[in-house]
Order: sequence, then structure tokens, then C-alpha cells
Amino acid sequence: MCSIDCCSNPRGKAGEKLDPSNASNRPIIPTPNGELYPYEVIQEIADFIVKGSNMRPKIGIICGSGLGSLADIIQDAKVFEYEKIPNFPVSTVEGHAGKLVVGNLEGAVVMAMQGRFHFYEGYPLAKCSMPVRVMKLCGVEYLFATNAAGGINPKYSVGDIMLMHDHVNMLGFAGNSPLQGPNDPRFGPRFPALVNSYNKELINKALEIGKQMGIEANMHVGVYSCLGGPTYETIAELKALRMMGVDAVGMSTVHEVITARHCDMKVFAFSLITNKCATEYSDKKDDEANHDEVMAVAKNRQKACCELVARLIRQIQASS
Ligand SMILES: O=P(O)(O)O[C@H]1O[C@H](CO)[C@@H](O)[C@H]1O
Ligand SMILES: Nc1nc2[nH]cnc2c(=O)[nH]1
Repeated sequence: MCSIDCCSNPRGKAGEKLDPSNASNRPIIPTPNGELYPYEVIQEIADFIVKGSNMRPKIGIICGSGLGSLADIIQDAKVFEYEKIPNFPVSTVEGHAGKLVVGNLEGAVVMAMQGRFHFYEGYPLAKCSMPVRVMKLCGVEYLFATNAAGGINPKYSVGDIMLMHDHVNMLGFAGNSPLQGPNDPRFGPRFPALVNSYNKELINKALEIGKQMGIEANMHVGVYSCLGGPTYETIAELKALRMMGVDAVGMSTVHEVITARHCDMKVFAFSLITNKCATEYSDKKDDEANHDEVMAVAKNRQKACCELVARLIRQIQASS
């Protein structure tokens, strides 16, 4: 906990006067479960990226576990390492490189996070999804969020792609939200609605693209749920999720989507099914999920995921 000294003078040594008009000298506001980044701090990060890249992105991409290659197809890229971006968290998970890549993809300026932040890393949800607000203030209109997930729907196979059309927010059920704490209306309303969060037009375009790519049999539209992790689920939990209508489960994305919808971004999200979740008891070792398998499947399917994203961006560009 901070002392009175530190609160009255958050970044400097005791007694030292800091210029409060400089946003980086302002304190990060502590909330019951997290840290809230003031608008001015987010603006400062966005300015750093826009000025540093000399580009104003329209599409933001969050690369899921092992899906960092989505950012490798970006041309004329300006790469920012997370630790060099002021007030940015750092990635701690394997398969999340910790780089922000800004550049051109299919005629659009995009910014891609090669590495996202998860609740289980110890980051509060507001911090996990803070980069989405940075994207917004950089000028981003569309969020493309991708993830690696376990397939609960028995019809799903490893390597399939599930386009998200809804979610069940388990962390929200437990009283946690990236929007917890004072609301800044410059981002969005106090009580945002979440029906229609996943843009139907983009889902339909992606399904059409899936047909053109010949992968329609491996593409689904379904419901994702985020748990806190880092443990994978028990059989009883997976049974419960299935009863709730969940098709795929992971440890991310939902709080990013909530933050994006709060500030009125259009959202497209998909899960790469990296493992099948067992919903019956057995002694089989292969029923146990593991991160190496998740990464290996993501690596195998990265080409299809990149193509889907690239083609969808091309269509957005063509119709704008
Ligand atoms: O959601 P992404 O970041 O793709 O990663 C998923 O894969 C990891 C577990 O293997 C967890 O971090 C889970 O959330
Ligand atoms: N929670 C969860 N996250 C995952 N990420 C990849 N596979 C899984 C899974 O089975 N469960």
C-alpha cells in the first residue's frame, strides 16, 4: 500500500515537486480490484504510438496464444516493445512476444498486439484491457480479438475456428469487470449494453471467406467463455459450462470485448480450438490440456488464421 507521501507525490522522491500537467506524473487511480488508467494517461500512450509510427491505425488486432504471426504479415511495420511504451504492462506468458506492431495490412493501417495481458498474470482486468482504450485513442474503429481456446462443443475438432457471436462472462458473474471503478464518459456510458457485441456483418463476411478458403467445415459460430485461469477446467466445470451453452473456453478476450464495446468499437473475434475439452471422467492422459499443445496447434493453423484476418481486412477496406 502507498504511504501518504507516495500518494501526494506518486512518481517522485519525497518532497520533490512534479509537474501535474505532464500526464505521466499523474497517479494511476486505485480501484477496489484494480488500477484505472486516467484518460490523459491513455491519451499519452496513444500519442506516443501515433507519433512514433507516424501512422493512425483503423484496425486493432490482439494476437492469441501462439498466433503472433498475425502481426508478422504487417508491412512497413513499426515495432514497439511493450517495455519501451510508457505505462504499458509487460507480457509474461509464452507465446505472447510483448510487441506492438503498427503498419499496413491489405491497404489498412493496423496495430497488432503480439501479446495480450491475462488476469492470471496478476493484472487487474482494467489493466488487461487498457490497450483497447489505447487503440481507441489511436483512432482504431475495429477490434479483431483472437484466442486459443478449448473446444467444449462435441462437434468441434482441434484446429477448427469458432467465430464468436456471444460470450458468458464468468469473471463478471463473480463481480469483476474491466469497467469497475469511476466511469469516464469520454470512453463510454456507465451501463453499456452488450447484446449485439459481436458484429454480425463481419461474422457473415468471415463465413463467406471461410467458404472461399475451403475451410467452412472447420468453421463454427459459437459462444466463448473466459475463466480466470491459470488452471484449465475440471470435468465438472466443463459440464457446467456446456449446460450454460458455452462452446469454447479460454482465459481472455471477454474483458477486451467489453472495453471495446464500451467505447463503441466494432468487434470481430474468433477462437482457434487448440484442444478438445473432456466432459466425461476418464483416466486418459490426453484429456489433460497443456500449453505446449495449445502453442503447437496454433503454430499449425496460423496460416489459415492469417488468411482469414487478411481477407476480412481487405473486404472492410473495399467497402469503406
Ligand atoms: O486466450 P489466449 O491468450 O489466446 O491464450 C489461451 O491459452 C492459454 C492457455 O494455454 C491461456 O492464456 C488462454 O487464455
Ligand atoms: N481455460 C482454458 N483456456 C484454454 N486455452 C486453450 N485451451 C484452453 C482450455 O482448454 N481452457
